Amino acid sequence: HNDFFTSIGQMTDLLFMEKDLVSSLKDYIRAEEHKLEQIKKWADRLDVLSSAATQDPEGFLGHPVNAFKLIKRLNTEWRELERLVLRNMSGAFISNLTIQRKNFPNDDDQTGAAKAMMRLQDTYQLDTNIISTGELPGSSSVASLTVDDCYDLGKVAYSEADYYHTELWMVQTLKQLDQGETSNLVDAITVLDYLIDSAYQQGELERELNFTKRLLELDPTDQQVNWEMKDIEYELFNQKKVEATEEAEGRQRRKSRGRPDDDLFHMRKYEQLCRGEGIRMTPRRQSRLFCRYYNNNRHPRYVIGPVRQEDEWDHPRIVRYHNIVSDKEMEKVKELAKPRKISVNRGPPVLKTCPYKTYEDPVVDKINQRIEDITGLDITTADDLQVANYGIGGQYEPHLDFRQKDEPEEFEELGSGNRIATWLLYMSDVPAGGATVFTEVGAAVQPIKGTAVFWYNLFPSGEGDYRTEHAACPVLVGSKWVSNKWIRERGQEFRRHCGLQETD
Ligand SMILES: O=C(O)CCC(=O)C(=O)O
Ligand SMILES: [Fe+2]
Repeated sequence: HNDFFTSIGQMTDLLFMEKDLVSSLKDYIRAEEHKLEQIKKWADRLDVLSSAATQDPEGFLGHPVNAFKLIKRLNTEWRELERLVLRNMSGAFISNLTIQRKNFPNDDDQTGAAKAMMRLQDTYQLDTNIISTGELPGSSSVASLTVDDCYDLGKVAYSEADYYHTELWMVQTLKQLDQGETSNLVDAITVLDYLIDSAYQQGELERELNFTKRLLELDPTDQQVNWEMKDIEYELFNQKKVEATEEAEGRQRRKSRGRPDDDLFHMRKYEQLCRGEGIRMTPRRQSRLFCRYYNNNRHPRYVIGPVRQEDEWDHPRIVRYHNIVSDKEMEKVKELAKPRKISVNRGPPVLKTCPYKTYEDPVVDKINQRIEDITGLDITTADDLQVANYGIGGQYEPHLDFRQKDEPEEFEELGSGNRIATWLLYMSDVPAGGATVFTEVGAAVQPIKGTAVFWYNLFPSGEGDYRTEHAACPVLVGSKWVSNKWIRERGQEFRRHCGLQETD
């Protein structure tokens, strides 16, 4: 099973499958309606007949035709009717459903999708209400969550022992219930039970007390809740006493609030960058970044039509090339990649296609040639072109593209040398989220369709450059397509100096 939620390509298939199922369902409805129509006609006919007949039964049956018809009706016609009533019209629809069910997302997928939403909520610091009303930045369409949807999200968080998000989503559920939304799944009492427990689990006595008070308002006669409230009040009283003593003694109390793992400084920095709160370059440094026309030292293919090369960052040097690949070529690459999608271990879910070697498509050769012409590097030793499609919440956590010396096994396996450089082509625009961020230096590169970024992962000495640590931010709105080329050391012995120079 794949991770549906993080690949829009795969989700598109689901959408079309659902459309087919709806049309099959409508066929079934039509068949049932037709059947009922026939049954109704039969009943109406008999209704008229028998009400006339029972007014004067003897007179009616005195007519031999009537007598014959009654016998015939009872002996054969009712049997036919029985057959009609018993006829099952659902066969075609049910068998379609059974076939398609194999492609349906399962509980794990649903949990994964819920978790992806909560990850987005954290990374982009989105209010539950904003998510629920669906007014996301960068999105032109609005899709809202019902009270039941919010409750589902809360329950997923609860089952993951994530009480922080349980509380957020149960509060949202309660809010929508208070606003008069109806639910046939959940009531305020159940939601408050969840809230009380998640506050308790987080050690938030005051909030636990407030939720308990609300529960008591709903049913003031509930003795159990009454007792619990007294308990919490007592605990809270004790806690305050302890705090007061500690304060008097000048001790610092470490209050742990907020979601777990929040203290991971590294992840915080990554998420900040994703939100566009990156460390800004000084204007002086910024002014040294340029955009120029580039022909790779008068490379014959680029003298006539030089490409626009833009500096994205100085140290390490990251450049972006504009209009590298045409829309038509990119569509072709996506098409090639689509049926071969496999899940790879990129940390949190992201789909990556099989390497290209097997495809042998002229468009791939052309792209490879272009990478070679522009970078001046030998790409025959490079890894195959790889394609990834990140859907909602899809991300690639901070990593280095080169292999480190302290990973001896992987380091030994480097047949064509280490990954000297990375070429990353953006094959879609992303309305919100999805930036490539360089976590060590604070650079954030926005995906722009048809542009490619390039950087060296290794110093000319062959040493790894740790400033190149980077990540792909979770996609908030849209579908992000990229293809990358990891270029190897082998073959570059006499080339690097003609290509892009890492000057520092
Ligand atoms: O998708 C991105 O923005 C980053 C991809 C990446 O890090 C890679 O392919 O090495
Ligand atoms: Fe990478």
